[in-house]
Amino acid sequence: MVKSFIHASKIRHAARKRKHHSKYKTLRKLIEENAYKIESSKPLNGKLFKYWKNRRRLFSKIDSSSIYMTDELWFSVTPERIACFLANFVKACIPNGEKILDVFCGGGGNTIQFAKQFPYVYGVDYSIEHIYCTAKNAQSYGVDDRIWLKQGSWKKLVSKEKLSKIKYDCVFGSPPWGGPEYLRSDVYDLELHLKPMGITKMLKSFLKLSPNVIMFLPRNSDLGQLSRATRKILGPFAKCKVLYVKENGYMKGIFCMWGECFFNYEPGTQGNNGVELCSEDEKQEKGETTVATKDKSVDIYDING
Ligand SMILES: C[S@@+](CC[C@H](N)C(=O)[O-])C[C@H]1O[C@@H](n2cnc3c(N)ncnc32)[C@H](O)[C@@H]1O
Repeated sequence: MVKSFIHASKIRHAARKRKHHSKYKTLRKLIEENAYKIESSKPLNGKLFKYWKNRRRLFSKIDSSSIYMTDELWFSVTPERIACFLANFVKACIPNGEKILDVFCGGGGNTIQFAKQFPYVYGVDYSIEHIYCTAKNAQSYGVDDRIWLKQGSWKKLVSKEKLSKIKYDCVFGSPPWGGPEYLRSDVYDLELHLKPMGITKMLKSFLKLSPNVIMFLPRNSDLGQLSRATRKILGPFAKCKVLYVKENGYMKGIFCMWGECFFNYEPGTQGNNGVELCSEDEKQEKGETTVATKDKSVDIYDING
């Protein structure tokens, strides 16, 4: 498709072909060792145990197919039902869309679900181990023929305009929140703690590639910062839609959406796949951290409402 991406079904071939490049050497080694393959029935120790207990929520095929995860991925993969909900949502909003870019593809949680809905899905991650995991997991889900992957740092790729040859219908990113410590303070500072850059720069970089942008951010994100970033880049009347997403009664994070196509979604057309979305009022009732905002550029949306 595009030369600089590796087709997920051909990682073995890519690793063999580019023999002398160090990252491909690593990739070849990972493939040879069948590294990071999870034995679903074998409990993980220490702090990963609680993630292992919920492993079927991350990948429903974890018992029946080969799933690959690094330690970091245990706490950063988007749970399958949430990723599936989002992919359905995007499909409902952009029914004729074809190309999705998943900026921090990790273990493929989102990439795989997008590939079930869209024919061309591009994944970027600076970890070659994670690129490998995404490719292997996509093979297990039978969607590797729709996925193209690229290893590299987002900052570099976007500044060198390495990705701009493709016209993406939507750019999605679940950036690193800085580990499970993101809940230590009541309000998550999106300029200071989001990696690899603050929300304003991140949004700007995503919008370079598509007018339709989605980010998966911490549930305690500072909505004021979100609003200011939106206005700074898109003007005083621009909006950002914010969806609070819960799974099994637990608030998992927020989807922040920019782009006209996301504002007129009809709830229920795709089903919500067991994922509950709730409004700011409900969030308060349930005693969750609330970020007060009177700012109209942030729109709280309740799909069940
Ligand atoms: C929260 S995880 C994404 C999880 C993914 N959505 C999934 O469901 O598997 C964040 C990912 O960003 C990658 N990452 C961190 N910094 C990066 C950077 N500067 N450029 C590209 N990728 C980066 C990490 O390697 C990690 O895989």
